[in-house]
Amino acid sequence: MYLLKAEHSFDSAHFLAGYDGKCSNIHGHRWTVEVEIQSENLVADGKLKGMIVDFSELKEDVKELVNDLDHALIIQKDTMRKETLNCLVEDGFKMIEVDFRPTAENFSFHFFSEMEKKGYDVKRTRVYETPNNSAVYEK
Ligand SMILES: Nc1nc2c(c(=O)[nH]1)N=C([C@H](O)[C@H](O)COP(=O)(O)OP(=O)(O)OP(=O)(O)O)CN2
Ligand SMILES: [Zn+2]
Repeated sequence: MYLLKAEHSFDSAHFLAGYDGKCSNIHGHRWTVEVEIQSENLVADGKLKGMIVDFSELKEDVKELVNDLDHALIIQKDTMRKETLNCLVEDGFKMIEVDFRPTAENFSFHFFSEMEKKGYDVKRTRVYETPNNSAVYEK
């Protein structure tokens, strides 16, 4: 089995609603996202000969997903008062509502399924919340 890996990072803020501790407050991370795809075979002919896919294509697809979440406040739906959310939006802040608690584990599943939607055979995704802490989703 051949494996190919691409990584990209994004800087954003979040909080964990219902968390007992400092992470219930708004704080930021530089999240690093690693995506590994797999294939039994390589392209046989042409300009992609000997590759699963061009690194640049894989990198661009990871970057596109990651950039959607960059420099934003990422919140789980319904964990902030509508009035507060509206004020932040009206004041021009980039707010992203997700339907999951924004943990490293849930982000790893999010990127896994989004890359599958793009047609990749994904082996695993890993999301670093800090250089020492990461979560993996794999099948
Ligand atoms: N299993 C998980 N546990 C925690 C997650 C998570 O995504 N999955 N997330 C958090 C918070 O987001 C928090 O920001 C991380 O906190 P912490 O480990 O304390 O990170 P710090 O770098 O701030 O640690 P210090 O040792 O205080 O520097 C919490 N848990
Ligand atoms: Zn955090």
